[in-house]
Formats: sequence, C-alpha cells, structure tokens
Amino acid sequence: MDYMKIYQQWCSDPYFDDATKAELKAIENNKEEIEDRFYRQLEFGTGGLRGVIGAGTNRMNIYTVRQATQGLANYVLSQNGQEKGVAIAYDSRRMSTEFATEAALCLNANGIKTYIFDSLRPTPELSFAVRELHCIAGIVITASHNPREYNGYKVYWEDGAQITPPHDKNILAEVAKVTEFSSVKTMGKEEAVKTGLFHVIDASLDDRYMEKLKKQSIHPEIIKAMAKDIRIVYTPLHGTGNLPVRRVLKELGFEQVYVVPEQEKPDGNFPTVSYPNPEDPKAFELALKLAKEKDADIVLATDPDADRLGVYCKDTVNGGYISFTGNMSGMLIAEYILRERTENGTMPEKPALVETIVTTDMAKAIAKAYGVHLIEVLTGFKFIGEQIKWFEEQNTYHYVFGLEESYGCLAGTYARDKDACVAVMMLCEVAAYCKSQGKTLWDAMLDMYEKYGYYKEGLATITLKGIDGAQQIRDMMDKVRKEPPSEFGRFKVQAVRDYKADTRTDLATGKTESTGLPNSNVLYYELSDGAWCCVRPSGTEPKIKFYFGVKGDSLESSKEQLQELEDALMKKFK
Ligand SMILES: O=P(O)(O)OC[C@H]1O[C@H](O)[C@H](O)[C@@H](O)[C@@H]1O
Repeated sequence: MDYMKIYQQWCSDPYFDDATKAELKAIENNKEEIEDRFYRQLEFGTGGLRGVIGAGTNRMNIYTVRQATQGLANYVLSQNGQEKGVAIAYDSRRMSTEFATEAALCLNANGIKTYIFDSLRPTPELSFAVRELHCIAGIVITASHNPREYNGYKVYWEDGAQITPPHDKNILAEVAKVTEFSSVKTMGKEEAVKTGLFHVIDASLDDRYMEKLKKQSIHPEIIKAMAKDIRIVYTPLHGTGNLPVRRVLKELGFEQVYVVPEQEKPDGNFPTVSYPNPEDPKAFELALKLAKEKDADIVLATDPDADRLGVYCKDTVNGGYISFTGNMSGMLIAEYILRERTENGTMPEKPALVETIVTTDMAKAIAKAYGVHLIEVLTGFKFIGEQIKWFEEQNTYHYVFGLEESYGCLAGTYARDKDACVAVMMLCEVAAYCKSQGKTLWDAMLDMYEKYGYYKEGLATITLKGIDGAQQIRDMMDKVRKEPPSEFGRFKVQAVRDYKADTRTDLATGKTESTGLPNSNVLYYELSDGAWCCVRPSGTEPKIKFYFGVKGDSLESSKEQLQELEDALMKKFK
C-alpha cells in the first residue's frame, strides 16, 4: 500500500487514538514528513526496534510496540513459554513506561505471564532478572545512548543475552508476519492483574542484583582502606544508573562519591546533553567541571540504560583530565582481574577472556600473559553473552571477563549483557588499588603499555541516512570487495577476512581458510607491524563504521601511526 493511503488510514481508523490522529493531522501538508513516517514499517532487527518517537508505521509508538510484541508473543507461545513468562524493564526515556506497559498487556492478552519493574532499571538488571525469574524472554524499552528523539525495544532470550540465532531469526520472522493491527491483542491492566498474568517485580530483586555485583569485588579491604582518599565524580546522564551505581559504591564503602546534580534525576528530555553517550566528550562537560571543583581522581559517566561506561582520570602531571577509550578502561579492568585472581589463587580452571573482533589486540597480550584462553566473537555484546551459555552447556571454559570497544564490559556471569554498574564498581576498585600504590589509572595504563606494547585504536564513521544512504553503504562494501586494497598508507595488507564469505585469505600464500565465525557483513584487514582495520555497516544506526588499531613502541609513535592509518583508510572510502 502506498504511504499516503496508510497515512489516511491512521488518520481515520477508530483503532488509533485521538492524540495520534491530531499529531498526524498537523503534518497533512508536509509530504516529506508523511513519507518518512509511513514509507515502511519500523524495522525489527536483531537488536529489536529503534526509532524516533511519534505517530506512524516508521516510528516508535504504542501501535508499533504492540505489533512487535505480538510477533514476540507468537514465538513465545510456539516455544510453550507462556508460564515462564517475560521480564520487562524500561529506562528514563520519553514514553518508556507507556511502551513497557503496552508490551506487558499485549503479552498478557496472549496468555503470557509478565514481570515488570515498578520504575526504571538498568538494562543489565533486566538480563539478570530474566535468569533469576526463570523467564523465557525479556524486553527492555530503551534507545540506549541515542539522542532524546529516540526510543527502542531490546529483546532477550532465556539465557539472559540479547537474542542470537536461531531465536533472533525466528522472532524476526514472527514479527514480520504481523501486518494487520487487527491481529494484535491487548487487554486492560486491571483485567491483566486479575487474571494473574501481570506481575510487578518486587524490590528484593534489586538486593539480589546488588549482591551479585559486590561478589565481583576482589579486594574489598583495599577499598575500605582507600575509601576516604579516592574521590569519584559520577554522572548517570539523566538515566537509570543513579540509584544502583550509588548504592553499590556506598555498600562497598566508597565515601567520596559526587554525583553531577544537574544530571542526577532521570529525564527523557536529557536537558543538559544532546547525545547521552559516554563515547562523546561533550557528555562529560558538567562532570569534568565538578571534577575540578572536587579534585576528583576519576570521572565516570554511564549511558541512559547503564550498560556503557565512559571514564576520565586526573593527570597528576598537569592537573587536567585524560579520557579513556572503552578499550583502555576494559583493559585496566581485565589486567586487574587476571592479575589479582592469578595471585590470590581464585582463577578458575580453564579461564577465558572474551572480546569482539574490533576490540583491542592488547586483550590478546594480557590473556597470554596470564595463561587465559582468549575468544573473539563478532561485534555485539550478545555474542559475548552467548559464549558464557556455551561454556556452561559444553563445560569448556570458565568466563572471567568480557569486553568490547564500544564502552561495554561484564565481570561475572550473573548477567549476560554489558553492565556499567559492575564496570563502575570494578574501575573504582582498580583506581583505589592504584592509589594505594601512589598511582593513577593513567599511570597504570602507562605500565600496561610498557608491559604489552603501545596498542592504540580508533573509530571513524560516515552517516548515510535513508534508502539512498543504505544503498551507498552497500555500494561501498561491494566496491571494496571487488577491488581489494593491498595497502593502507605504509601498512601492507597481509590477510583479508571477509566474514560474509567466511574466508580468511593470506595474501602472501594465497591460502584461504574459514574465519571460524558466523556470516556477517564485515571486512577485516590484518596489516603489517601489528596493525589492523575493519569495516562494517552499523546494525543500529544509518552509519558505516571503520575500526582501526596499531601497535607502536611509544605513545608518540602509536599516535602518529594511528593517524596515518586513519587517513589512508578514510581516503580509500571517501
Ligand atoms: O555498531 P552497531 O551495530 O551500531 O552497534 C552498536 C553497539 O551496539 C551494542 O552496544 C553492541 O553491544 C556493540 O557491540 C555495538 O558496537
């Protein structure tokens, strides 16, 4: 059906509420806006839904949320999961509470039990809740770190990780089948409660989650000893992190925790920050200001659903603050866990460290130093979570830590998604440990560079929106496949991995082998001098992403090499 007809249907069909109709009526003369809102159904990808909040088939609203949930409900029923039920959490975004309730009522109308939090919670706590309540699936209403216009819908399966094969494909297929709103079920909340299908999760789950977090601490005695000395500035960026992060730090004994007052309260309008992403230095403006006032040792920010952590640390040499990438903060925690657990004899048998293919190569060096098995997976924390499930099912390895470059990591197996609450806690412990030795986190980082090599990584993106943008991204990937580069500046290509074709080709010998990972539209170049680069279309945003890394022998040389690699890479693609 053409988009104008669908628009008119939404304007007149009694199924849609008056507010929706009024919102649509207001754009009746704006053809472009109508087209954008109705030219397609908001795509339900492997990460679930993510889109701008508003009326229309290509928007996040109660109708598109119900429609996706009906697809999920059909799959849950096909798996006989109605008794196990579905756990639901939501963050501080606009309409998050409404969408979470709609999702629950749709599931209830399909005879499926639901367990919903009474107020906002971090995404990793939902991952924990799915396992703890023995649910078959989970939903989080969040658009993670996207700008304020967005909301989203992430789906989890019973192991607590975001959906991976075969469930992801199966759920996608079920959602795609729900094309008529008339086939979407819903019911009133009172009735749902009466039937015993709608449950609110009680507060004891928070306590159990806290206990799991605290269990990850390796040296509580060092925290106690340093509690008065280490000064921490923290911002939840108007999201879900405020309560759990403060609570875990307090219960561990940290005494000097300063929360950015302007960003403490949950607010879906994100009034003080346009892009609530700890990867963006602008998100740290207020936190750094407070850090200077308090002379903080470390400055931490979590994204709205508290699965990502960004870090700055005081530079004792010049008094300024140094930014840490996700790779760097992940490495600091990884080194600490592996070193301290090896030393105090709590390292499990057959330990494993898990990272994604676009994460720093320093992880490999650390794993090797402590005799820990390193596993690489495709981009996406769900693949790290999936490894934990396989370790348990096949009794192969014991998970000690997992990390990815995009500011996410997880210590422990109580959750199966990245957890910024545990990341904050571990990083504060590392900082306390360093301070007890007269060092900062930056000193610790320099020690690691000296020990393992000066690994440095970067990320560049090109945003290409709409149907044309998607085509341009496909064309870029096709072109570079057809005309494979033999070098990027001074770096020679030694091997090419095409994860879509499942080939790794050694350019010197011409030998081709399997990548060992599932198919994915990703190209990875192994380069001379320990460098590498990788290209993949984003799965969550209209972007093509370029990841790259080098290994230098000093801070200066790695910085310079990284710049050269980035320039050469971007020149090839622009
Ligand atoms: O790169 P995208 O497909 O847009 O995904 C963005 C990010 O989403 C999640 O946070 C995943 O865990 C990350 O691995 C990924 O980098």
